[in-house]
Amino acid sequence: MEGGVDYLIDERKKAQFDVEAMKVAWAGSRQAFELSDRIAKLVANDPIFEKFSRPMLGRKELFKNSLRKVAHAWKLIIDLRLSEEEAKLLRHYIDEPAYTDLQWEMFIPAIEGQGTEEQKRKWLPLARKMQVIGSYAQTELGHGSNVQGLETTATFDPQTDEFVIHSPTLTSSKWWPGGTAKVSTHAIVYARLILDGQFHGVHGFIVQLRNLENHTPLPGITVGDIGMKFGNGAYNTMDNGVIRFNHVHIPRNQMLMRVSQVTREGKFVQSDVPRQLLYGTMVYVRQKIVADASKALSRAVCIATRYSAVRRQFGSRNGGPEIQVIDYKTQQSRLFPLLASAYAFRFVGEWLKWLYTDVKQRLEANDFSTLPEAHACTAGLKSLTTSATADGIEECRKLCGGHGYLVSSGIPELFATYVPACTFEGDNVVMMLQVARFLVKTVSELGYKQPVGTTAYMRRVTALMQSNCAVRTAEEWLNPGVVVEAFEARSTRMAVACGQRLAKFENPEEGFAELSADLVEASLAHCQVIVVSKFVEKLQQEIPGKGVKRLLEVLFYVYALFLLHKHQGDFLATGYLTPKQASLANDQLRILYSKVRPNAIALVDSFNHTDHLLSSILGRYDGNVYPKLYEAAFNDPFNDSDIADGIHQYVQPMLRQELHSAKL
Ligand SMILES: CCCCCCCC/C=C\CCCCCCCCCCCCCCCC(=O)SCCNC(=O)CCNC(=O)[C@H](O)C(C)(C)COP(=O)(O)OP(=O)(O)OC[C@H]1O[C@@H](n2cnc3c(N)ncnc32)[C@H](O)[C@@H]1OP(=O)(O)O
Ligand SMILES: Cc1cc2nc3c(=O)[nH]c(=O)nc-3n(C[C@H](O)[C@H](O)[C@H](O)COP(=O)(O)OP(=O)(O)OC[C@H]3O[C@@H](n4cnc5c(N)ncnc54)[C@H](O)[C@@H]3O)c2cc1C
Repeated sequence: MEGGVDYLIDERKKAQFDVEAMKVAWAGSRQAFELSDRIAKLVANDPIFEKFSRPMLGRKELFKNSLRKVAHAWKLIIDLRLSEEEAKLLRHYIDEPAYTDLQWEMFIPAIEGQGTEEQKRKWLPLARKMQVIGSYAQTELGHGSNVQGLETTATFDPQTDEFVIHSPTLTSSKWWPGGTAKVSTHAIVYARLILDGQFHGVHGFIVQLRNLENHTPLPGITVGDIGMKFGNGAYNTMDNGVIRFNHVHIPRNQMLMRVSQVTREGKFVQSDVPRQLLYGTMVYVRQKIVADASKALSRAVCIATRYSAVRRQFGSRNGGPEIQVIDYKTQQSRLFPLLASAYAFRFVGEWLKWLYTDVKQRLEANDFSTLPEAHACTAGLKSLTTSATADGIEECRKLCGGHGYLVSSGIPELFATYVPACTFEGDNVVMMLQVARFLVKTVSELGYKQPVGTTAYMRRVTALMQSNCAVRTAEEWLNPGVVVEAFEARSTRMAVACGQRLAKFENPEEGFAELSADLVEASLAHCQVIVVSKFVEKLQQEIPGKGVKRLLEVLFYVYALFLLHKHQGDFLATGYLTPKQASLANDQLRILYSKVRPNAIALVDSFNHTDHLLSSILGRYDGNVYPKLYEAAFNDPFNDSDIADGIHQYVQPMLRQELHSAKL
C-alpha cells in the first residue's frame, strides 16, 4: 500500500473521546484554542514563513532569511494590530530562533524587573516599538554558571558621572548573547561594579553597542559571531555573539538601579530589595522554558505516533497486512510515556505560569517572601522538563527507525534547536543543585518551621518516613492519592537521608560537594512530586467533553507509573514499596498502554499542530508518508543532476585506474 492515508482515517475513528474538547483542554480554554488556531493558520498559509528548506541553507542565507521573516512578522503585528499575546503565538508558529526572542523575553523583562520607574519610562516604549533592539549579555568566555565569577568591570568615573565598561581579560569577553553578533543596538551587560576601587557585586547595565544610523559598532566595542552551532539550520538563525569592551563610557543612569543604586557622588546604596532580584529575568525565562517544553515534546510525539501507525513491519498472516509498529508493546512502552509526559508538562507549565504571575505581583508590591520557592520551582522544573524533552525527542527519532534520521522527518532539526535548553538559562545540573540547597534548608528546619508551597507535603514527615504502601493488586494503583503518596514518601526519604548524611560533615559546603550526585537525585524526586501533584490538581477541575477527563486520567497514571517503574530502585531502596508492589505497578502500566492505544492518534491530533509547524513527512496529518518521502528525495537540489559535481574529476579517474595522471 502506498502511503498511510487510510490507516490514519481508521485510527481517528477509534478515538473514545471528543477530540475537539481535548484540544480545548490542551490549549487551556476555548479562547486560547481559537486564538492559537487562528495564528497557526496565518503562519502556515504565508509563504514567507516556509521552513522546510531551512536545513539546506548556508549560514549567511539562513540568517538573512530569518531577518526577512522577523521584518515580515513585525509588519503583520502592526498591520493586523496583534496583541503581545498574539505576537508571541506568531513567534511560536514561525518556529525560528531570532534576535527578537532576546528582545522580548530577556531585554524587556530585565528592564521591567530590575529598572527604576524612570528607566522603565525611558526604555520600555523604545524597546516595545523596536526602536532599540536589545540582548542579554551575561555569560562570558570564562564563566556562565558562576555569575559571581564574571570579570567584565563597570567602574564609576565621578568626573564624568559615567560608568566605564571594560573587558580586562580574554575570558571576560561576553560570549553567547543571542541577537548580539549582528543585530542588537543595545545589551544588558552584567558586570562587576567598582566604586572607588571597591567591588560591589555584579549588576546589569544598559550599554549601547551600535550606531543607530548606520549600525556600525560604537568606538571601543569589538563584536562578532561565535560561529556555527550544532545542527544545520536549527539555532544558526540566531547570531550568538562575542563582545569585547575597551573602556566604553555609559551614563550613570544606565545601571539598572531597582536593587541597588550609585549616587552622583559614587556612593553605593543597597535598597530593601533582595540582591537575588538581579536574577529575576532568569526566573521569568525559566518559567517560559518550562511552558515551552510540552510544545517541543508534543511535536516529536505527534510525529512518532502518526508514523508508528503508518509503519508496518513483520507479522503478515496469509498475505494480509503486516503489524503496525504502534501495536508492538515495546513501541508503546517507549512512546506512550512520552505522550503522557507532554500532557504532564503542559499542565505543570500552566501552573508555573500562575506561580510566576503571583510572584511577580508580590515583587511589585515589595513582598519577596515567595522568591526562594519560585526560584527552586523554576530552576528544578526547567531542569526536569528540558532534560526529559531533549531525551524524548531523541527517543522519538529512534521510534521512527531509519526515516527518523532524515531531515525531512522534522526530528533532527527539532532536536538540534531544542537541546541547548538543557544548558542555557542555567545548566540542568547546576539548576538541580539549586533545588538541593532549597531542600536541604527545608529539611534542616523541619523540627521548628512548617514547610510551605511545594514542600508542604514534608509536614507529614513522620508519616511519610514510617508508613508503607498498602497496594495489593494492580488495580489498587489506580488511585491518585496512593500514587502521589508514593512519590512524596520517596522524595521525603531521599531528602531526609541526604540531610542526615550532610550532618556528618564538619564543613557543610564540603559535604554538599561530596554528596552532590545524591542531592541531584533527591531534587529530581522532589520535582517529580510537583509534576505528579499538579497533574492530579488538573484532574480535580471540571474538564468538559465526552471521555476527555477519563483519557487524561489514563495519561496521568501512565506518566506516574512509568516514572515509578523507571525509578523503582529509589522506591525500593527507600523502603516505601516492596518488589511485589513495584511489579504490580508495571502490570498496571501494560493495561494502561492498551487503553491509550485506540486513542493514540486522536491524542496527538489534540495538540492541533499544523503540518507547517511539524515540518515532517513522517508526521503528516494525512499519514501519506511514502509517496511524499519519495517525492521529497527527488526534489532535493542534490538530485538536480544524475552526475554530481566532482564525479568526473575524482571518481572516474579511479574507476579507470588513471589517478596517477589526474589533477586533484
Ligand atoms: C523569526 C520570527 C520572529 C517573529 C517575531 C515577531 C515579534 C516577536 C514577539 C515576541 C517574541 C517572543 C519570543 C518568545 C520566544 C521564547 C523563547 C524563550 C527562550 C529565550 C532564549 C534564551 C536564551 C538563553 C539566554 C541565557 O542563557 S542567559 C544566561 C543564563 N545564565 C544562567 O542561567 C546562569 C546560571 N547561574 C545562576 O543562575 C546563578 O549564578 C546560580 C548558579 C543559581 C547561583 O550561583 P551562586 O551560588 O554563586 O549564587 P549567589 O549569587 O551567591 O546567590 C545565592 C543565593 O541566591 C539564590 N538565587 C540564585 N538564583 C536565584 C534566582 N534566580 N532567583 C532567586 N534567588 C536566587 C540562591 O538560592 C541563594 O540563596 P540563599 O538563600 O541560599 O543564599
Ligand atoms: C544556544 C545558547 C544560547 C545562549 N544564549 C545566551 C544569551 O543570550 N545570553 C547569555 O548571557 N548567555 C547565553 N548562553 C549561555 C548559557 O547561559 C550558559 O552556557 C549556561 O548558563 C551554562 O554555563 P556554562 O557555559 O558556563 O557551563 P559550565 O558551568 O561551564 O558547565 C560545564 C559543566 O560543568 C558542570 N558544572 C558547572 N558548575 C558546576 C557545579 N557547581 N557543580 C557541579 N557541576 C557543575 C555543568 O553541569 C556542566 O556539565 C547561551 C548558551 C547557549 C548554548
